Amino acid sequence: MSKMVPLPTNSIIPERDLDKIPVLETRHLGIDFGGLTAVDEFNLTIGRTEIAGLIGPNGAGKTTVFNLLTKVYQPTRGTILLDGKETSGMSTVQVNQAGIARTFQNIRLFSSLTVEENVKIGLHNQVKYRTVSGLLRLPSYWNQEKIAHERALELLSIFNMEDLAGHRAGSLPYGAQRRLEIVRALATNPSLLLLDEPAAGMNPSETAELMENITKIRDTFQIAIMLIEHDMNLVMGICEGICVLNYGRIIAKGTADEIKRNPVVIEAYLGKKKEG
Ligand SMILES: Nc1ncnc2c1ncn2[C@@H]1O[C@H](COP(=O)(O)OP(=O)(O)OP(=O)(O)O)[C@@H](O)[C@H]1O
Repeated sequence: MSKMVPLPTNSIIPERDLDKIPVLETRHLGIDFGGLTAVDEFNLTIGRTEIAGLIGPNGAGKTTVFNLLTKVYQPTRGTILLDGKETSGMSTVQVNQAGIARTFQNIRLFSSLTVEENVKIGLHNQVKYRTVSGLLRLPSYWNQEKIAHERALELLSIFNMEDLAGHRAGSLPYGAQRRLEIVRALATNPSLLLLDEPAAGMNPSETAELMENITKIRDTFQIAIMLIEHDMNLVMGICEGICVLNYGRIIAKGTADEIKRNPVVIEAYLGKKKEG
């Protein structure tokens, strides 16, 4: 067993967010699968415009945390507060409407639909068609449709993808599909965007561009972003607060500099040094 370094009690929320209600707060969050405790005592606070990182070795419980936050899994214990309000009892759809959007480790697009249609699926919880006006194709329907079209193009322009609006999503190169997933998640107008390994499969120049774009998204939309990522250059380069999980428990929280120097983190990643 390694010697535990006491967790810092100070907050890692950026100073500019300290006077606002945190976008997310989890208290004693945990989940068991049968006899396996996948996540335990997960306590984390994320500021309204923070870019936060969740890192840890394979199987540490990172995706399970995202599944808990988005209600794919119901927690065994603990609470989740979104904008100061508990999300217990909410479904995945309700939690999305309340402000949490996510992307997945494996791309989940509607590959036979166009790029624009994929974004419009995200917009659907924003632009509400009345069933009757939609069925009868009344003027109000076309008005909503025009708004959705313009908004979809505006969102695609974040990644300079407007020209691809009519292309089939499945025909896009891999990196573009990952970007489209982010756009679709953004279309649901989240206050917290969860990105599960956004740089997976990207080449170094795509990753560098992604880093710029994640920061741009935060600046433009003034939202919080939490990302799971194995690419340490990306994590250390753009995350303000970093939380490290190991065997389902937080072993460290801090800034990039603090995390890089933390012996417990180094050991979790690099393995225990030989005694003597
Ligand atoms: N639905 C489930 N049923 C049983 N066990 C599960 C379930 N979901 C996750 N687990 C277990 O919980 C643990 C954490 O898995 P998780 O996928 O969250 O890890 P991770 O940190 O995201 O890993 P990676 O970096 O490899 O994606 C693993 O032991 C996994 O097998």
